[in-house]
Amino acid sequence: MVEPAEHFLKSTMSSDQSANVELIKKHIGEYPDFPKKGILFKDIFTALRNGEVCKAIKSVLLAYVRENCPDVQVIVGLEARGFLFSLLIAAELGIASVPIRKKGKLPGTCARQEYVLEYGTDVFEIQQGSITPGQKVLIIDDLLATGGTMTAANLLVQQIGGIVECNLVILELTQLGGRKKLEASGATVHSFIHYDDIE
Ligand SMILES: O=P(O)(O)OC[C@H]1O[C@H](OP(=O)(O)OP(=O)(O)O)[C@H](O)[C@@H]1O
Ligand SMILES: Nc1ncnc2[nH]cnc12
Repeated sequence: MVEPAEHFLKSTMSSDQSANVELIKKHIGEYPDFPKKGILFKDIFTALRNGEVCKAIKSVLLAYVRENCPDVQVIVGLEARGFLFSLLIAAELGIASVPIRKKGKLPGTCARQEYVLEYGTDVFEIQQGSITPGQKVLIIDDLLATGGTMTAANLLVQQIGGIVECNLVILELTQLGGRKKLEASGATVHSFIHYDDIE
């Protein structure tokens, strides 16, 4: 079963934005046993094949950021799907866009953080100097599952002096506990669509 995140629907979402979320939800792809047996992979790229969905995603993200985190100065996008949305928001708001990438992909001196996700382990990096100490940051990705990825991103931003104001994802797999993990470390996270039936 798929439902828009209720807290967002009830408190801040207009009927236009509810319709946008419904449209996005209908177009998310599902791939069983990818990338490993037992994983039901939720694919945002499938949804992006539809131009109306692209517009809907842009609209809901911007409406949310404008209303809930109007003071952010840097949008940090997480490799790979977070990149699709970080520049979209940054360009519209006229603020900085900074990547966090898998190890070995970014030039210059980087801060580094290992993490565990639903189907493996990885290492994230951020470039030293990409955020000015004290800047307010929004971290964006396509999906929250175990929260390993987003937690590592929070640690990296903090390591180089950024202040994480907000974590934003389009999809959340609630059974995997990512929200609890993030909230336990004092972070807040917002999602637009949550799936409650994925073990
Ligand atoms: O909450 P978690 O359990 O940490 O998982 C969430 C992460 O998993 C996926 O990325 P993936 O690591 O597959 O990387 P990719 O986008 O580079 O393919 C997804 O895009 C999130 O970044
Ligand atoms: N089930 C899933 N679908 C898409 N991305 C993911 N990242 C971690 N788990 C995932």
